[in-house]
Amino acid sequence: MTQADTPLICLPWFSETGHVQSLAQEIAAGVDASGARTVTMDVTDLSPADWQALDAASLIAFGCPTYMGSTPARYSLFLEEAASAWPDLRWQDKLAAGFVSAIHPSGDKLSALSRLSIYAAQMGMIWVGQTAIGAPVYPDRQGLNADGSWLGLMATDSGETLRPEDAQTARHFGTRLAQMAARWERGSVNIRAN
Ligand SMILES: Cc1cc2nc3c(=O)[nH]c(=O)nc-3n(C[C@H](O)[C@H](O)[C@H](O)COP(=O)(O)O)c2cc1C
Repeated sequence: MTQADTPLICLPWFSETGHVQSLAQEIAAGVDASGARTVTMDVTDLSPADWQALDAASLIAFGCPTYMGSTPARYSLFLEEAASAWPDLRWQDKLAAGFVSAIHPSGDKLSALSRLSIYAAQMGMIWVGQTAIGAPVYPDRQGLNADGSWLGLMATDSGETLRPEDAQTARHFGTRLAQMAARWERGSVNIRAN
């Protein structure tokens, strides 16, 4: 696979105190280990190259903290800026995924992920969920997907650093995203070839 054929995964994030930024870095590590390319980007400081990467991406994983049970205003601003791609469906048939954190175990993170998945649907994107099954279903997988979230990746903010189990789950999620992007790109090639 050449560099041009290698799926590109973009991770546009917003983070005030670093948890979501760390999550993005762990997801990117999982993606990179699986052979895809990543661009992580702070939505408060997007360059023209970042916007070009978003337009070129096979998969966009949206990441932000949960604020008052939804996406932060600053992230919503990014989503609305990116909605300039909506009228001509420029992001149609890209894959999409979401990762969020909150300070409470629930914290209404599901609401933030729902908002991101509905946004992706409006953009014509195909949502990729979480597949990691951890304990108590598999007792030897303590900490993996500890929140039991399948719409997307959830992490719980327990202080200054990312919890090790959240970092582990984020890397696993990155692997899943890389595999899905590679599979999606192969499918596209087959469709074009036929
Ligand atoms: C304005 C504001 C609203 C928040 N609302 C929620 C919330 O609804 N539920 C929750 O559990 N945590 C809430 N939090 C906590 C953040 O979601 C949490 O600390 C998150 O991990 C911060 O991510 P970051 O370190 O990437 O900035 C809120 C924080 C702020 C500043």
